[in-house]
Amino acid sequence: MDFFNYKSGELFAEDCPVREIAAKHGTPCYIYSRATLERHWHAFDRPFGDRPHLICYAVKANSNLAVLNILARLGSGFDIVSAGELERVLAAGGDPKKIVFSGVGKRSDEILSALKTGIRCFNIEVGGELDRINELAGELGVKAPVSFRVNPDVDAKTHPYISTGLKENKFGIAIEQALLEYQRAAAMPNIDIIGIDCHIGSQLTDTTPFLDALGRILDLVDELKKMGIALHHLDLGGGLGIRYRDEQPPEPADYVEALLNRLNQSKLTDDVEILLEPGRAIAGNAGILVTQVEYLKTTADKNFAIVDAAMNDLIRPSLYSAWQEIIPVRSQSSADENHWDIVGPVCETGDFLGKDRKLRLSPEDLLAVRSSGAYGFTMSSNYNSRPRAAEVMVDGGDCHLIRERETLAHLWAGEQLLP
Ligand SMILES: Cc1ncc(COP(=O)(O)O)c(C=O)c1O
Ligand SMILES: N[C@@H](CCCC[NH3+])C(=O)O
Repeated sequence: MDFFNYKSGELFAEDCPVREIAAKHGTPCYIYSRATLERHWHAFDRPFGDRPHLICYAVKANSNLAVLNILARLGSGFDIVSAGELERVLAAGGDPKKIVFSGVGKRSDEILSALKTGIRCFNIEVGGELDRINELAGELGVKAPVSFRVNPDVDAKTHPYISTGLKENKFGIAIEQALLEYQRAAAMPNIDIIGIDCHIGSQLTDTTPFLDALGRILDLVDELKKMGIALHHLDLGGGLGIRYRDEQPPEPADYVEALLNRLNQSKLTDDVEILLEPGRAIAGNAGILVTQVEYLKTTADKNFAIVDAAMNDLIRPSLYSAWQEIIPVRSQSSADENHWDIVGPVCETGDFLGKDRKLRLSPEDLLAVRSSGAYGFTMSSNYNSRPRAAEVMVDGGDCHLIRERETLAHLWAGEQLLP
């Protein structure tokens, strides 16, 4: 169910005309839907029923404070990967006791902030991080709650840049080394082992790799139990894919049910809490990017629609050759239908939002790039000294500006001329 719809040939985001939002806030502009974010979060939360669990939304997918606040109000937990994300979650009213901290390269200052905040858990990804956390916790006179992110060496069958659970990937502790690290942790004075974690990649469209990884993690949990290490939670990461084009990923409810079935066949007791870290599946299809056609350029070989959004606004097509649907904001047009490469103004040949799209286009038409709510704004940059886009949240018939378009002055804030 999409949050946007055509009414009398005009695209609406919930009950707000997209053309009016674009006129008010300018383009390019991200539009998100509160109801869709909430529905997607509940789709993960509800199937757990009474079983102890926590949905820790992966902040990197979309870290706008209003988005985080909407989820915090639902009682969401958060998966963070930096001190910046920690500050965002706290500023948005997130509960520190529901924050898990992932990431391969946590700096000492980031660990210290998280320890002082009293987060729920560090997901340790490298042996040296364990030593560092133990030392810093000792300096503060606290015990650090930890789990190890285990790399189960499972092929997630996704784009190689977003596969994280293979032994050649930089993420997590190799599964063969995990027992040793747990033993080391158990002997440390300032460490409190509370869980185990894995995350094998992003945009997975099949449950099999998740279940394979879970099987390996459960074997490890058994081994740990034999060693006298009991865990309070099992964090199965994020990674459930969404439909961009014709993918058919499982619904969150089916995915959670598959996990619960597998867990029920294991020796794991019901009191072990299950954590998930979905990002894309919550935010991806809760957002669109709206852009205006500036110029049309037709040559003997190609037709280019040059729009005002670029790879600095949405990098997924350039970075992963990702396909995202591009639809007109006004569905009726007298222009001829043609095949267009939708390209931005940035000085890179790889700057495109879509290739060979069949559309009826005229200059100043508005287009919407679908499925842009996750890894859209958060991966945007100021490349080519382009200010980052505005972000807007629709809530029924209300439309709220949740981040202003950056001003030109923002571009050199903090820079200094030589004396
Ligand atoms: C540790 C961790 N957790 C969760 C996520 C969220 O992944 P996704 O947006 O695919 O659900 C990621 C990103 O892949 C991640 O690296
Ligand atoms: N940024 C990626 C996903 C990376 C997930 C983070 N580990 C994407 O847009 O698909």
